Amino acid sequence: MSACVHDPDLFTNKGSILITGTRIGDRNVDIFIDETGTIRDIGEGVSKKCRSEAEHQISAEKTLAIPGLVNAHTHAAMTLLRGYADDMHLQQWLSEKIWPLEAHLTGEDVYWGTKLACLEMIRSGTVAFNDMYFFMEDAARAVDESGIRGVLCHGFITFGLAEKFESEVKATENLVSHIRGMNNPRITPAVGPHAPYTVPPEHLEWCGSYSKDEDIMLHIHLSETEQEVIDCKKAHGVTPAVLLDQCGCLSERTLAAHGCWLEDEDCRLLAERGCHVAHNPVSNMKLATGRAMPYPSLRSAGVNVALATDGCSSNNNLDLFEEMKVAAIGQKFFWKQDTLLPAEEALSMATSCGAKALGIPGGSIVVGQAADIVLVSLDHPSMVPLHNPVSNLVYSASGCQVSTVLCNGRVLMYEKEIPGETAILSGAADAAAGLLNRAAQNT
Ligand SMILES: C[C@H]1O[C@@H](n2cnc3c(N)ncnc32)[C@H](O)[C@@H]1O
Ligand SMILES: [Zn+2]
Repeated sequence: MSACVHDPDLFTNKGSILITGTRIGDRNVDIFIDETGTIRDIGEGVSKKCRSEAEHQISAEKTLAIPGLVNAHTHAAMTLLRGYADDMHLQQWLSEKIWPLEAHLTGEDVYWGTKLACLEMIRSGTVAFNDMYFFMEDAARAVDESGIRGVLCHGFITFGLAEKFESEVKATENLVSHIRGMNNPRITPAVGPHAPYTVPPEHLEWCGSYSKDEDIMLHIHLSETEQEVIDCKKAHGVTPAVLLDQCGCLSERTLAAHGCWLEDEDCRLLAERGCHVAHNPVSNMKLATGRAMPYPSLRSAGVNVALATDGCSSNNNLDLFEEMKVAAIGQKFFWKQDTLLPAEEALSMATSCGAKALGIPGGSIVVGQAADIVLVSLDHPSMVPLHNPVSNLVYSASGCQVSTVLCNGRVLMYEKEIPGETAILSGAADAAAGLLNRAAQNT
């Protein structure tokens, strides 16, 4: 039995793990995880049998155990663009700064950017994410190495061009077969039409039927800005949500990001189709979308709403603790309802609702569930006193209080140590510098 930072077995951990002395809510508990990464026992001083059986022990006094957080919409490798273009109008930001720079991206850039994103997510307690970007085989390699879960799609953008459609279909099909070939249960493929304003109806139709035929998620940006809705109504006579429905893109496999300008009818439609929505309050505020996602309407319609950061170029970090707080206070502020989105709901959005949306295990700490567990240090001013643990987590803590992270029963961070961190930081910084260099020389 070992629990030392210098014990390399703790990070590779083949074998069972006993976490002792942590707490879940108001209960002091030990948690026993078997060698398959499944939670086998939770209780006050778990049985003697677990104690003798456990191959590793993690003493977790003065920590709170919470389910690993789930980031339901991001562009992970955009960590490389952190701080590159801020304080701009959304369409101008995309078309004048982001897309021109992204044209110079390489697979190696995406690999390093995604490595950096996974590192940042692990540090702040996130164990799963839903990603849309480019060179996704390279992103998959980074996720595989990181130990967290990823649902990955190629950002499918055609602007109505036939030759672009052909290459985007090929990129999507290649990614799906590549990920299936990896045979890593932590990584699943999806189809990712970028938005109704970059993918026309006939190409959306292909995405909708591909998602159905392959039984994979469909990940899309939806009703992010008022202009998008105005333009869609002008061009097609319906809202973007109704357009997606007409194209066969709304189902229980669909995750729509943003939804700031969804109308009440749209919310009911999304509920009827069983769709999931990812709320990105920090990105929405920074890009001044002008309206908060209509959480009251989505909630009363019964839509599953998860939480997300969006990419690091519009956030500019991947800290879901920060996102929980902004979601909880932002909704109250915008809709002038002081009881809206209480702390408990914000935590569920970032855990169980995210796991449900992505169709992955996790989202709760219960026997029989995969061990996606985050230990948050209570030995910090922001966690004292502990009148209400969930209140402290949502309104007071930040990702910096996360000390230990497990995904699928594997230890990814132990008392703030993550193996290989230095190499990732320098690899990503070099990739970002190289990208800007190539863009400056236009190569
Ligand atoms: C997958 C594609 O989505 C772009 N992207 C990043 N953030 C947003 C946003 N808030 N809205 C629309 N597109 C976005 C990426 O820059 C990439 O081009
Ligand atoms: Zn996005």
